[in-house]
Amino acid sequence: MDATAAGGAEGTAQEIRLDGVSKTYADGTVGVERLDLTFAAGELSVLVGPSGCGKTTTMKMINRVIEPSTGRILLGGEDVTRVDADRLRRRIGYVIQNVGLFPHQTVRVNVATVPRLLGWDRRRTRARVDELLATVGLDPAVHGDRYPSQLSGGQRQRAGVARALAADPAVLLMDEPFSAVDPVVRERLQGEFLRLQETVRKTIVFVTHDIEEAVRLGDRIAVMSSGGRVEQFAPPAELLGRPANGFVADFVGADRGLKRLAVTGISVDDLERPPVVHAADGLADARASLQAAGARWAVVLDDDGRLHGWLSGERAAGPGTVGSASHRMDAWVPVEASLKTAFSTMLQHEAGWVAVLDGEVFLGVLTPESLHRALRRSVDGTVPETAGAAVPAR
Ligand SMILES: Nc1ncnc2c1ncn2[C@@H]1O[C@H](COP(=O)(O)OP(=O)(O)OP(=O)(O)O)[C@@H](O)[C@H]1O
Repeated sequence: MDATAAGGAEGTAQEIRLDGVSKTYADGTVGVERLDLTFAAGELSVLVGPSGCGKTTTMKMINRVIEPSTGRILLGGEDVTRVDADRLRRRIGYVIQNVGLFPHQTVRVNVATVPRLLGWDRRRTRARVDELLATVGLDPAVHGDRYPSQLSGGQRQRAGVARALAADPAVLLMDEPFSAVDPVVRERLQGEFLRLQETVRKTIVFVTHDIEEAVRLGDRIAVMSSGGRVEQFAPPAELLGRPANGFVADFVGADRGLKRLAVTGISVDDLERPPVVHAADGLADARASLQAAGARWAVVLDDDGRLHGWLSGERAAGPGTVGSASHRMDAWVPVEASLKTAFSTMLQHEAGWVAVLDGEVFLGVLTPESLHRALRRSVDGTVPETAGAAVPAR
């Protein structure tokens, strides 16, 4: 999905507030009981939890596909519990598993569903539909006139997202939207979707069974237990670093430390600063720097501060310049990367450290020790999360 082409994001995101909301089904089953939950405007909130805990009930009460038994739901401060349900649904995009595209309508007609209901004229609708298809990575000329059965699973899912966004809704509800496609396609769709959300910034409530998906996509995650009880509602790094109780700890998994690597950003305070020498320096000067620092290697920069490579103590012996004796340095990451990216870069290059760059400027290095320190500090809340949900490195 091409986020840069998204455009048309006039529908200001709105906060969703559930205020003492309960649902008791006709047979007496309590789906959700006295739920108080606020989904912040422009954030992607994920509902996770074991089967039957009330995730879908919670989500479907927001667009009143399921009517709450008690309580209020406020959309941008307006109580929508008693407004006309059909009109409410036109303000809310909805993406479900297996998409729910109308099989006997073309992709274009499907995507145009809500604009048509809202009475948009033909030209405006057509322009919006083509723009959105391009945004989600479908070529209007190729895919626009196809029927859903003539698309791949991933393409159908993209068409579903385009349809949900068509009338520029303030809110988007997504019920396991990527679970029907294979893991490789799912991961790609998730990445594309994150980039799209960077641009459109909708208030999204997203239901999934999959904690990995929740951690990857969510600005905040609500872990629910039976009866729609919210055990913890927190950003991924906090949920993984400080599970509120045993239920949450079990649900996020014993490998939560590893998962945390993916949602913890690099903090400049955690970087180590080995001696720095310049490519044009003489090796005698470099030897002196290494000796003064008691170090076995140094980072080599160009005159303009860009990373050139590194110099080992052994190669520093003899005459000549640093540039002629230095090693190439491929193990580097941008400062926006996650600790997971830093760690996997280190492993990929079989390096003992990775350089961290801000644009092209060298900031310092991460070693296994400093990485561990950074992860420990993130539990204390002193290390920032990666900036925004859509950092590609996640
Ligand atoms: N129409 C219904 N009538 C009676 N009980 C229902 C109905 N729909 C859902 N329930 C019950 O309400 C509870 C919550 O269901 P819900 O579908 O919200 O769970 P969920 O967390 O979305 O589950 P899953 O992950 O399996 O989709 C469950 O116990 C379910 O059996």
